[in-house]
Amino acid sequence: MNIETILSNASVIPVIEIPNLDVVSELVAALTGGGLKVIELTLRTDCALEALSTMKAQAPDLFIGMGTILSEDDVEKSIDAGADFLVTPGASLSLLAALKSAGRPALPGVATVSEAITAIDAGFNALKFFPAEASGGLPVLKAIHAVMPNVSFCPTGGIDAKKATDYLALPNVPCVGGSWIAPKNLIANQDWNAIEHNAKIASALK
Ligand SMILES: O=C(O)C(=O)C[C@H](O)[C@H](O)COP(=O)(O)O
Repeated sequence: MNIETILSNASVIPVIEIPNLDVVSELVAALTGGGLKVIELTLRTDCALEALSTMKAQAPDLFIGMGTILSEDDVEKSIDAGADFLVTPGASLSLLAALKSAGRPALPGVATVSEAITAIDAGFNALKFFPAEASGGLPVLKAIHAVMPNVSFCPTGGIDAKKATDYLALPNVPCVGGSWIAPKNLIANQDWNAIEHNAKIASALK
């Protein structure tokens, strides 16, 4: 499985912060019930790695990426936990090398053309564009397409369902990421119906 195949299975990748393991089972049921095939967890809570393993056991066919990867140590821990792919918000040369040698599909984060060239040099053709809206959003991705038409981007950061449609209309955007499908407040309120509803809308986007 390569990153292009994973991205082609998802127009929207929900980026999810797991507060505790108690929510995992119903959260996965809501996301998969809404038709989503790919999700990303953030490595920002203590239980994130265990949550990933628990989710994979519950839903082996769900592609689960680990996001917020900042270091080689994060890469190793995420692979040990069973991450199907790895996502970083940005990248140093050493982090790019660690992603490459991990042998797991990866989506390094970039916010500028020079960062994109650095990631391409390291062997990556699918990149996360982060933070998408704050970095200039649609016009930036349109301009980048002109100079690197073979590179795909998953814009993430400040995107909602409405903006997602505009991004997905770009030729270099196979999918977008965002927290709006399963935001912290809906998870805290255990509002699984609302999350499943958001997931249905997200999985219907093209
Ligand atoms: O931790 C990461 O790796 C991230 O991707 C940071 C944010 O969680 C996402 O960018 C979602 O951002 P919002 O959709 O604007 O809430």
